[in-house]
Amino acid sequence: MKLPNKVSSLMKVTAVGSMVAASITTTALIGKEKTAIGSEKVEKPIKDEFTSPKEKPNIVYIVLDDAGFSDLGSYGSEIKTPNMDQLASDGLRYNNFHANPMCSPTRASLLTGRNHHSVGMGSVANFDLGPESHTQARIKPEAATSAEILKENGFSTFAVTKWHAAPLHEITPAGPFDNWPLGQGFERFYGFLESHTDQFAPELVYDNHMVEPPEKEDYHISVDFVDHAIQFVTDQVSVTPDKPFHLYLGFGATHSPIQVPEEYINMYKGVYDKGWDEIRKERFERQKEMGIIPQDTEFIPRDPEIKAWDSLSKEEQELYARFQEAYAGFMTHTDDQIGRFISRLKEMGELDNTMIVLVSDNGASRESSNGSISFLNYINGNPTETKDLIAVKDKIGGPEVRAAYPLGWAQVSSTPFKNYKQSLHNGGTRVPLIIHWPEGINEENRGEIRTQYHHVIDITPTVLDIIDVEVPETYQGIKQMPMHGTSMTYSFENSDVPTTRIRQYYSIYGSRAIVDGDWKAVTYHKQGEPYENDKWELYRMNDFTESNNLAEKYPDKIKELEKLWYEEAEKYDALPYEFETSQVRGYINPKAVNNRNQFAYYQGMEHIGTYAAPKIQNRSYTIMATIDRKEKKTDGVLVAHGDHLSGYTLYIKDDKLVYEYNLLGTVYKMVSKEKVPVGESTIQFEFQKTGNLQGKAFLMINGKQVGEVEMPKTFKATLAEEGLDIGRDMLRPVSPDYGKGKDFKFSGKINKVEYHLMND
Ligand SMILES: O=[N+]([O-])c1ccc(OS(=O)(=O)O)cc1
Repeated sequence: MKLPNKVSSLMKVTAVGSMVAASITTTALIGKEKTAIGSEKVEKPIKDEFTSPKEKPNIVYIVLDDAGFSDLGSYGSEIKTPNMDQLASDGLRYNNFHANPMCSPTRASLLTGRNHHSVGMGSVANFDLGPESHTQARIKPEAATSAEILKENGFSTFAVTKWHAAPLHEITPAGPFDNWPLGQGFERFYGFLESHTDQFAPELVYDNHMVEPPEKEDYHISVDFVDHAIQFVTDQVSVTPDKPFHLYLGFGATHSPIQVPEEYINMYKGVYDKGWDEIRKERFERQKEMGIIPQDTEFIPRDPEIKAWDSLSKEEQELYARFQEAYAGFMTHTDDQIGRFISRLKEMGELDNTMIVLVSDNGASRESSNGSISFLNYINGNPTETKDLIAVKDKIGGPEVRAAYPLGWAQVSSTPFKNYKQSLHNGGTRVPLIIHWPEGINEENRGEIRTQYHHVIDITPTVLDIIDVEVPETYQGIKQMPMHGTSMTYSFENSDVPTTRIRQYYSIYGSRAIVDGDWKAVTYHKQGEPYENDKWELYRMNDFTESNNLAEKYPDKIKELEKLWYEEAEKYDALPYEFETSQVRGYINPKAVNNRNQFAYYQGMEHIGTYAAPKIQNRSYTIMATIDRKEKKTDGVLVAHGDHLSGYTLYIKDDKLVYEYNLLGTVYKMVSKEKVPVGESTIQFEFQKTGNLQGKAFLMINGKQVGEVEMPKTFKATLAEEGLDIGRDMLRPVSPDYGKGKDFKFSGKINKVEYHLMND
């Protein structure tokens, strides 16, 4: 690639292994040192350690989660994001950049430069449909990641991020670890592995082991992430200053749970009282003024699923305004953290020589429809009623609930586009992209907007182009698939050069789309509906808001594009395209650690992710613990899965055995009629299924029944966000009644906790 300034002259290094030679030729020789190797003296050049520049720029990916196109100030928002806006004004902003419509597929494409089905990430990492499927919840070894390729080329590699690119049933303290960040080319990792986590009490992983969040009154994961990113970069720059680094910094923000320190929510008090209709119009006008959308863009009507703001009661308006105050505060808080990271790079003199790619992983989320206080409402198809939301209004944004904003605000985030995450209209895929690289982007181009159509598979090929590295033909002995993306570097200098990306297929949850030159065909598949009902729409690429459906006018074009979609889908392993989440949600890969009916866990085992725990849903089962209570005051948790919003726990308190099952607020509880004896005993919880998702539960001590409870409704899908603990209940307690001590750790001996699951 042709670069505007001094960096280009330093970047003539190609392919693995040539770094050493390159560093000798480009390094000032200020002296010679005699080094003894065996009996011979060898001359070794000495670098000027303070002045020799790196041969290659640092590469930083900053990924926002579920942020819509209009959510940053530099894309038209009223939300304050001064640090990201500064990156935009000192760099480039793209207005026709597309992600995949969901998280894991975007992350897989970002890291590999390949299409997501090809690398095995057909859907989110929640779904592992086995090695024959395009939906394996992992990145295949035939697609080395940017971290793997850059590491081979002399970069240090770190990830401080949400990962969501390993099967969730692999989130256990015993791995398997191949699909965790350290198995995918990152030398250091700090983050979480699922789709989201509590921002105040996250399930954290450091390298390859679970860790507990630091005990700090004002702990927040985004702050912790940037503290670690700063730590990793500081260590690297201090110790190996001539080595470039590749950092993947991906926030949990602004995915739900929307949780942020109160002062950030307060910053937006009153700002959203005017409602989603007005705010969407304001963002649209601002976008036109700043030129991020064309002057002739059509303003699309309100989504018919969303109520007019003026038709809402005062109480509803106050409720929904609070959601957006919290969302905006969450974004500003994230921006502050990004600012801290940028300042640190600047202080260390690393900012100019760092290429920062800032992107959102998909469009705005519609997953909570009416607003919710737990993602499990969505997963279990159980929307939260407005009255229940109003009851907790002042807690929205705080630690006690796990808020997700309602559709009205998602449409604001999507401004000016139609639809949301999981859809293939622009609202699902067209996301902010900022590229900041002072040494690589000419001063006269800075702050400009780029309109060329590009896709997330193009980022890693752009990086390889910049550092002049070829895609390896084999990686660790495995033949590599070619990159599917193409370099975007040509667009750095030119706003009016036509795009080099002509074609791109999309496919998620049965929805399909294809871009081909000037055309886009798209069909939205509503989950559960027959596929014959899916209607293809046809748009010109310059129809910014996809307002003018030309399907009827050009029936042949639609047929041609549908055929092309099949060809591309075949080429990139995206067939079959049919995908019903309700059918695959219960599937467990036969190789998964929890694809068993018998489990025996021992005291001291670390925390297990919720998707790797025994699947007790809709079946009979027993949990049996053999324990030893030394004395009457021996108490604590025997087993707990979940948190304060949902899950179950079995514990001993005040000499009694207690069981609680919390179904998103509906609690079934048993306290044993008899005391648990001092000394050894066998504790048993038994659930007898009596019908679909219902049953009767019993408590037993040494074979004697000591409690029973009817459980007329139980979880269908995921039963808890937080995972499973033996002998304690870490992070958020399932029961508010433990009453004492961190984790309510069992003070006696647990020989083992066994699960026996039935196939009824
Ligand atoms: O349906 N799911 O299981 C699901 C949906 C969305 C989702 O969100 S994402 O941001 O991680 O894509 C995670 C899981």
